[in-house]
This record gives sequence, structure tokens and C-alpha cells, in this order.
Amino acid sequence: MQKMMIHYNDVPIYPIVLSENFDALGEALDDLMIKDRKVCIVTDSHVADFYLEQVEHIVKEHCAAASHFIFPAGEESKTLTTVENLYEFLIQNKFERKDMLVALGGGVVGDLTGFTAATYLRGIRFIQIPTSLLAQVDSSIGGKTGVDFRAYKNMVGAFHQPKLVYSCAETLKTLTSQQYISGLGEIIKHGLIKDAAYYEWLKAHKEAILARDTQTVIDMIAVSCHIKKEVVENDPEEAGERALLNFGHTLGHAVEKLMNFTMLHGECVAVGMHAAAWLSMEKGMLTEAAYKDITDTIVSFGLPVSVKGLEPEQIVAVSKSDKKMDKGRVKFILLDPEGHAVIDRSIRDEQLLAAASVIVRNGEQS
Ligand SMILES: NC(=O)c1ccc[n+]([C@@H]2O[C@H](COP(=O)([O-])OP(=O)(O)OC[C@H]3O[C@@H](n4cnc5c(N)ncnc54)[C@H](O)[C@@H]3O)[C@@H](O)[C@H]2O)c1
Ligand SMILES: O=C(O)C(=O)C[C@@H](O)[C@H](O)[C@H](O)COP(=O)(O)O
Ligand SMILES: [Zn+2]
Repeated sequence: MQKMMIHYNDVPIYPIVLSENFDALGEALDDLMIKDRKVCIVTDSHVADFYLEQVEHIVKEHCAAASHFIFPAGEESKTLTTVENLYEFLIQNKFERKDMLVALGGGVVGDLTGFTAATYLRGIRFIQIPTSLLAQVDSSIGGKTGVDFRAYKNMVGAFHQPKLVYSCAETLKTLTSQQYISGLGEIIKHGLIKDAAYYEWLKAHKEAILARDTQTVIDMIAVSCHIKKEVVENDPEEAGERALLNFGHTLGHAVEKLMNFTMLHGECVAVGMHAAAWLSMEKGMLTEAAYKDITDTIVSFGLPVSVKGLEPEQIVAVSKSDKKMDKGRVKFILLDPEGHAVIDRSIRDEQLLAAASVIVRNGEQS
């Protein structure tokens, strides 16, 4: 078991526990003093089948009463409607301000549960038990919570920090290959934005990573959590540096929305990272060899670098309706060079369109 602590202004805020199983969950719950409190486990229809019984059994032994709320799996559920249904459940079951929510699942469960916790009764406690690779290395850490609103990704949300992040590596074994690989999109992002040596390590350990070798996966999760932890500690509410975690997301979020969530988040981030790497090369920050290495690496991990059936103009239009605009300009994250990301506010519309054109595939081209 490994444990790291998130600090804000040198004050310890919450632990991130990386464990192979759920054996230490009870002890971690005891630290939250919930013996006389109600807990609601929020999860989705897939994760419930695998882990709800086991987790609810543990939670029940460490609080006054445990209940659960299950919603249909998938990004389509990350809406205010699901949040309203959860509010209703909490009201019907008389949840009070000192009671607690548990987000058991992937990034969708974590974002939605965190947002409900941030707003129900003006804010109650919640913890994250991330079960997807993406959630264990990225979404469970840092307190970004929210839902999609109409045509806009993550448009409604709040910063609300969990009281605990408890990752159980064993849960990754039941992830589909596509979901596991989607998580690798954010992991490659971590290397590219902050740590060139980690990026090289990922390439060198590709076979073991894809085979989900337990120790390799645990080591990888620990490094990625560490990178995310450092960024969010320095800039909890994205006043500056935290925007670097948005590498690949400016166009990636637009693709995700335009593809109606038929592509996974990490896949769209991979496509967006391709566009951003190309733009970095165009701006002279990345060599052509480095750009090619990045696209080859993304592909070698089984992730896409392009999409079919979209027009570059659509991608640009949707990315400009994202919340990351700053005085009418897109806040774009570039590599200067690989392993070091920068924020660029000078990208012109024609450059954005050229970058979007690079990721649009026509005919048989891959
Ligand atoms: N808040 C943040 O900082 C942050 C960071 C990155 C991504 N996100 C958000 O996270 C979401 C993507 O997260 P995700 O990829 O985890 O998606 P997800 O929550 O939809 O989970 C992916 C799928 O895997 C299933 N699943 C999860 N754990 C499983 C397990 N152990 N075994 C079997 N099936 C399992 C889920 O039921 C779902 O069908 C997006 O909405 C994205 O915007 C948020
Ligand atoms: O934690 C962050 O900050 C991130 O940007 C992590 C991203 O991987 C994540 O997808 C996040 O939800 C995107 O944030 P958004 O503010 O662009 O919606
Ligand atoms: Zn992301």
C-alpha cells in the first residue's frame, strides 16, 4: 500500500491511498469519524455489479447506516437530471450536512457525485473510490466536479475536494480493454506535460502496461498521481498552471461532444494531444521527430490520433464554445518541448483550423 497526502498551503487536506485490494478501506473510513453518520454510495450500473456489495459491506461496518444510489453507466448520465434524482434520494432518506457520499466508479461517477456533494445542503463531504484507470490517475484527484450541460462538456460544476481517495488496483482487472486504454490517454498526457523521463518509461514498459502487469500498473499509477498531485497543490482552482492538465482537451472535448460520446474521454484526449503536438511543431517548439514519436506512441498504446466524419470547422466552432476561453481567445496548451507544457493565448483561428484539419480523417487514411 502507498499513501500520499494532498496539501493546500502546506495544510494536509486529504490522503490518496493506492492499494491492491479493499483491505485498508475500513481503517481509512475510521479516520473520517463517520461512526454515527449516514453514507450513500453512488455508483453506476456496471460498477455496481462488480463492487457494490463488497464496498457496501465494508462501509456498513464503519458508519451508522449505508445506502446506495445507482444510475445507468456512461457519459450520457453525467447530467443535471441524474443530479436531481440523487438530490431527491438524499432528501427522501433524510441525509444531513454531516453525512457523506461515496463515489464508487469511474470519472463520470466521481464528477457527478462530487458535484452533488458540493451543492446538496450547500456542501457535504464525499470520498472517491475510483475504479477505472482514468479515475485512479486523474479524475479522483484535485476536486474538479461537475456535469455536462446541453451541448457543453463539464459546463456546470464546482471545485469540491474529497476527504479521501482510495484506489484499489484489483478493480482494474474487470475493465474492458478499451476503457483501460482510454485511461492511458491521460497517463501519456502526464508524461508529455510534466515529465519527459516518465514519458520514456511509459514507452519502455509498453508491453507490461498493456498486459496490466500488477507491479508495473501500480508504479505507473503512483507516478501519474504524483504528477497530478503536484499540479493541483500548486494551483487548486486553475488560476494558472493547472490549465496544463488540459493538454489535448481543447479540441479533445469538442471531438468528444461532436461524436456524441461514442468515443471515450481518453481517446478524445489522445486525438486532441495529436493536434496540440502538431501545433507545437508548427510553432517551432517541437521537432518533427518528437512530433512523430508522440503520434507513434499514442497509436502504439492502441489510442486514436484522428477521427472520421467530422469537419474541422465544426471542431473549431465547438472548441470555441468551451469554458476555456480567455478574452475571446482559446487558451491552448502546447509542448515546449515534450515533457514541458506551456499555456499559449496567441493561437489564431486559422492555426486552430489547421490543427483541427490534422485530426480529421478522410477515406481510408489512418
Ligand atoms: N474531474 C477531473 O479532474 C476529470 C479528469 C479526467 C476525466 N474526467 C471525466 O471523467 C469521465 C471519464 O472517466 P472514465 O473513463 O472513468 O469514464 P466512466 O466513469 O464512464 O467509466 C468508464 C466505463 O467503465 C466502467 N467501469 C468503471 N470501473 C470499472 C471496473 N473496475 N470494472 C468494470 N467496468 C468499470 C463504467 O461503468 C463505465 O462504463 C469523463 O466524464 C471526463 O470528463 C474528469
Ligand atoms: O484536473 C484538471 O484540471 C484537468 O483538466 C484534468 C482533465 O483530465 C479533466 O478531463 C478535466 O475534467 C477537464 O477539465 P475542464 O475544466 O476542461 O472541464
Ligand atoms: Zn481529461
